[in-house]
Amino acid sequence: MNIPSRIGILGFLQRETHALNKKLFLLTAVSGVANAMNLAVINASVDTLKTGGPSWQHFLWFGLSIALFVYSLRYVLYESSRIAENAICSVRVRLADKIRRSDLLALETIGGTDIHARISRDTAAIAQSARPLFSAAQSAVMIVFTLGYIATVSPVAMLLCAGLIAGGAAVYLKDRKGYEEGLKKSSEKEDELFSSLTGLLAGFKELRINQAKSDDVFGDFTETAGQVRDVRTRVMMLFSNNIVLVEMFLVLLLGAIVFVLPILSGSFTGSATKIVAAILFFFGPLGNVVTMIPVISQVNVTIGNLQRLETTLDDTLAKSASYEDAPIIDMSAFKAIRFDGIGFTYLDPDGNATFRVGPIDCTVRHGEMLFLVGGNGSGKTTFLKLFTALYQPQQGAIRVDDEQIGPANIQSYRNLFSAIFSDFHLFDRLHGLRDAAPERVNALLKLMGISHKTAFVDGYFTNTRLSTGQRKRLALVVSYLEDKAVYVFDEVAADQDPHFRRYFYETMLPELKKAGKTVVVVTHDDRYHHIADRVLQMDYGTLRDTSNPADPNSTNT
Ligand SMILES: Nc1ncnc2c1ncn2[C@@H]1O[C@H](COP(=O)(O)OP(=O)(O)OP(=O)(O)O)[C@@H](O)[C@H]1O
Repeated sequence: MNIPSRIGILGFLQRETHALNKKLFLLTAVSGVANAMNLAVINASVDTLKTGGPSWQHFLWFGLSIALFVYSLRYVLYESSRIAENAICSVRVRLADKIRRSDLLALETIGGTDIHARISRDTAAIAQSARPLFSAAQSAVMIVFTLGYIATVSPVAMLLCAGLIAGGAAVYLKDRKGYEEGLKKSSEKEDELFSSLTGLLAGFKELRINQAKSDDVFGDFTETAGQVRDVRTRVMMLFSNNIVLVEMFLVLLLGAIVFVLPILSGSFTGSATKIVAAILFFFGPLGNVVTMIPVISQVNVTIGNLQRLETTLDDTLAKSASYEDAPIIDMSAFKAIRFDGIGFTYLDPDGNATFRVGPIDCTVRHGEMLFLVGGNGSGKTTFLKLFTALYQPQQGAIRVDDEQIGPANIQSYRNLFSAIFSDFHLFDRLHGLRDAAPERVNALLKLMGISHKTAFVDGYFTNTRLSTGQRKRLALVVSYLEDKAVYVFDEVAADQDPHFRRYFYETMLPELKKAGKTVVVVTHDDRYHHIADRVLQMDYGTLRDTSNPADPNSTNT
């Protein structure tokens, strides 16, 4: 696996948008300088109060520095927000694209929680930090120039200020590793919390009717929430200590200016007010810089998380990357799909085998209707995922006629199928079927007996809040409309009433066969086995053809 190189927020924004330009950095500096100028002009004007008050030049400089400050700060804040929003839009779209092109097994391994957390929570955190980051950069410039101004009044005072600020920075840098480790841990714990919340919502029904279960799950949630609180509190206490230190430095600084400098520098006394005003003036901006420090640390962790997810996706895409633009070939006129010694093993996170399918040798001929039977957990769905090339076999080969399926033609192969898996998702639109005639869709809804529950209007199904059986019927409508060469149904009839079940087996499936479609159906309905051309049995990952009495134990079907 490639190890992602570490980049900070500026590197991230530049990589995603290529929009960090000289003007942005220049105006960040200008707004800092203009703010410092405001102070210098005000102090100079105060100086004139003893001798008749400020001149029109003072007023002109004051107007100029304010105008510069407003223009540059507005530009910097607008532009940094725009760049950050572009950056997260770009990263979200790119990740979603990589996810849709990724391997099913890789996605199952990463897990939905991780993906959701990265694409929603982490990207939002990056976007929120960009504007304050530039604001803090502007404040930093302002502090530097204010120090410059102090130097013109009293070099000794400037050295004192710079020394104390450098001391504050050193305290932060010393603890930086600790912050980032703490924030990384907190991010991991937040992922656990997110996952726990997902369980709470997904398992709501089970929890609502079982108090003990509900208390247990809630107990876990509370414990994880407490762990997040503890980890974050520890890190934030470190930050708070540093903020207190910096604030204390500033007060010490003011004390030093008033009590110590008059002793060190005899000519200083008259300038005390100016220096004290300058220090008070950068109290706020210094606060900006200090509070930005934890945000930067947090964003570094977040960017690291995003990079890790992207690297994992890139690793799974690397094998097929060079075939991305391979043309889609129409394979629908195939004669047979052959499994030659296909083997696939699920591994646990430590790399130990947990379940093995195969080796499987079998042939599915064009226009055949196959039923796939077997006990729970025997490997039927895994077989279908291999058959539809959602999983890539670790051994053996799939052949369409004589052509072996590999990265160059796998998408063409997948295009052969319309599949309804038991955990199918219903979209409320007919994606990929924009030209479907509404009359045909509505006629199919009627045929499936769900036209009283939903209709197809303006490209949308008016209602997808249906019963489990009705949802499957709607999935069948969509599948029909896809008009593919091979249909794969994983226990579609399981939740249907006897009437529809009979219709499914005795009318729909034979009609599909008559239309020249190849159909593979996972079923537990023994009484309809006669509909199938062949019945394949899955047993602990091995496949045999029960319609072949001559060789009942053969895996060669
Ligand atoms: N994503 C996965 N990661 C690891 N193991 C898995 C995964 N999916 C399934 N398994 C395991 O593979 C085995 C076969 O599962 P599969 O879903 O293929 O069985 P099935 O015959 O379809 O079962 P059922 O009739 O209950 O739907 C099971 O032991 C299951 O635990």
